[in-house]
Formats: sequence, structure tokens, C-alpha cells
Amino acid sequence: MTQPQLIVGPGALGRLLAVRLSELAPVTLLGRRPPPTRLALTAPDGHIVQRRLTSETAASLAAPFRGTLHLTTKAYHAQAALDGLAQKLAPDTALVLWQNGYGVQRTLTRDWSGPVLCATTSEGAYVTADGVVHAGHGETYLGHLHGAYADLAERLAALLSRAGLHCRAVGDIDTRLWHKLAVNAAINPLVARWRIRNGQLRDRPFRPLVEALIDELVLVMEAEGIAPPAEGWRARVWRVIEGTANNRASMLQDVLAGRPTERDAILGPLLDAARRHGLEAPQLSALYDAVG
Ligand SMILES: NC(=O)C1=CN([C@@H]2O[C@H](COP(=O)(O)OP(=O)(O)OC[C@H]3O[C@@H](n4cnc5c(N)ncnc54)[C@H](OP(=O)(O)O)[C@@H]3O)[C@@H](O)[C@H]2O)C=CC1
Ligand SMILES: CC(C)(CO)C(=O)C(=O)O
Repeated sequence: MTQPQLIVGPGALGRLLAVRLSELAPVTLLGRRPPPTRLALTAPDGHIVQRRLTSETAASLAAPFRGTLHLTTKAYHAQAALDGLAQKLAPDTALVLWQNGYGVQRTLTRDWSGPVLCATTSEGAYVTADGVVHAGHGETYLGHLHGAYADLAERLAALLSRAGLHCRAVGDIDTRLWHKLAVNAAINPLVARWRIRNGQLRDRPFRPLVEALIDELVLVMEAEGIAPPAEGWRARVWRVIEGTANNRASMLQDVLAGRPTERDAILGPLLDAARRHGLEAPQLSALYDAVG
């Protein structure tokens, strides 16, 4: 029997995981308020999957929970969500952190008593009233920041892949988190600041702004000792912009909905690294101030 899977954060990614994993394992979806017990997932091909799920809050969850906990809140809620539940969790509970950016990954890997794996995913999903739309298939990579728990990562990657979310266990998740963060930093704050779709970055007046951001990112990454992607930073950023040209990026969606953005998780590590290495990062700093 596959271990219980507790999904904390019943938003877009949490709902996608909950519906997909519930075909293979006992799944509980946990929110600040009780999440819906019936969810409809619209797959990228338009097919609709309906699922009944166990729904809990931190107060109602039976203790001790034993299994795998997928933390699918925004980065700025992750620590509080875990703190609110910690008393209910067996100390060896495995955590999978799904947040964008690179902040809580470091602190929870250091502080949590059990195994902590980090995931980086290019799956795309958004919430609807009665469920979730899986907007597009992507790739997920999963691993421990310092390469530990390789067997656990393999098992969970196999489970996620069987559930329809293509996933690979990797030994270099640290580098992959930096790479995703750098690409997000070159796109998200600019499109959020100017309220444009990703593809508009290809045109004037935005193109030179992206180029200037890439120049800053390259210096920070080099100073931090992060190897560039095989295709190079410039090609990577422009490839993602091309591939997501029609997207409203997550940070723009947050701004439009009046929610806080994940600027601390995405720009914070870059600005910290720039400070540590004595580098100027005027474009990144200005965007940090602009996006709120
Ligand atoms: N959506 C996507 O396609 C992708 C998302 N990601 C990353 O995944 C993370 C989650 O994103 P996404 O699903 O879009 O975000 P959402 O805002 O849709 O979902 C976050 C959920 O977390 C809930 N939450 C907040 N605090 C708590 C708490 N204390 N206990 C339980 N639940 C809580 C929120 O509930 P409430 O309604 O109460 O605020 C909300 O339902 C982000 O870091 C994002 O960058 C990465 C790749 C793709
Ligand atoms: C790659 C990108 C920018 C695609 O929109 C993304 O990951 C996001 O929206 O957060």
C-alpha cells in the first residue's frame, strides 16, 4: 500500500497533486479552511476527472500523521503552514517543498526533523470554483539539497510519474532551483511591473530591459558558483519567454488579484548573493521595490 500523502495548500498545485495522487494513494487535502471534498480536474486535453477527497484543517487532522507531506502553499506561507501543523506530524514525516524561488527550501532542510525534498516543476495549473485546470504538462525534478535520501526521491518521483506528472529524481536540485529562480527573475517582475504577457518582452521597450537583467543575473550566478545551463543564460531565458509567450506569469496574476507576490523567494536570494559578493544589481533592486 502506498504511504498516505498529505497535501497542505489547496490551491492550483495542491489540487492538481491531490486529484492525480488520489488514483494511487490515500490523499488528504489540508487548508486554512476545509477544502472542497469533491474536485474536478480539467486535463490539458480537455478530459475531466472527478475525485472525492479527504479534507482537513490543521485543527481537524488526526495525530500523528505518518507519510509524505507535500507543501503547496506560496513561498511566503510555507513556514507558517508547517508550524501550524508540526504538533500533528510524526517527526520522520517526509516533506516535499513545491515552492518557486529559493528560501524556505534552505531553512526547512536545515530545521525539519525528517527528510526534506525540494521539487521544481514546469507543470501549469490554475484554480476554478469546483476544482483545477491543468493548463499544460511540464517536467518535475525532485531531490534533497545536499543529495541525501536518493531512494526516497526515486520512490516519490516514480509515484508522481505514475500519477501522470512526469517526474525525475535528481542529485542536483540545488542548481535546478537556482536556474528556475534566475529565469523567473528575468521574466516575472518585469511582466508584473508592466502588466504584460510574457511574449511582449520580445518587443521594445522591454527587450533591452530583459537583456540588462540577464547581464546582472549572469554576474550574480558566476559569483555564487552556479554553473550556467548548457545552452547559456541568454538562450535559456529567451527560450522560456518564447515557449510561454501567451502566459500571464504567476507574479502578474498575483499583482492583478491584489495578492502579495513571491518577490522575496525569487529576487531575495539574488539580491542577498549580490550583496555578499559586493556586486551592484540596480535592475533587480528596482524591480524588487516596484512589485510589492
Ligand atoms: N500554479 C502553478 O502552475 C505552479 C505553482 N508553482 C509554485 O507552487 C506554489 C503554490 O502555487 P499555487 O498553487 O499556484 O498557489 P495558490 O495561491 O493557488 O495556492 C496556495 C494555497 O495555499 C493555501 N494556504 C496558505 N496558507 C496555508 C496554511 N497555513 N495552511 C494550509 N493552506 C494554506 C492557500 O489558501 P488560502 O485560500 O487560505 O490563502 C492556497 O489555497 C508557489 O510557490 C508557486 O510559485 C510552481 C509551478 C507551477
Ligand atoms: C516561466 C514562467 C515565467 C512562465 O510564466 C513561470 O514560471 C511563472 O509564471 O511563474
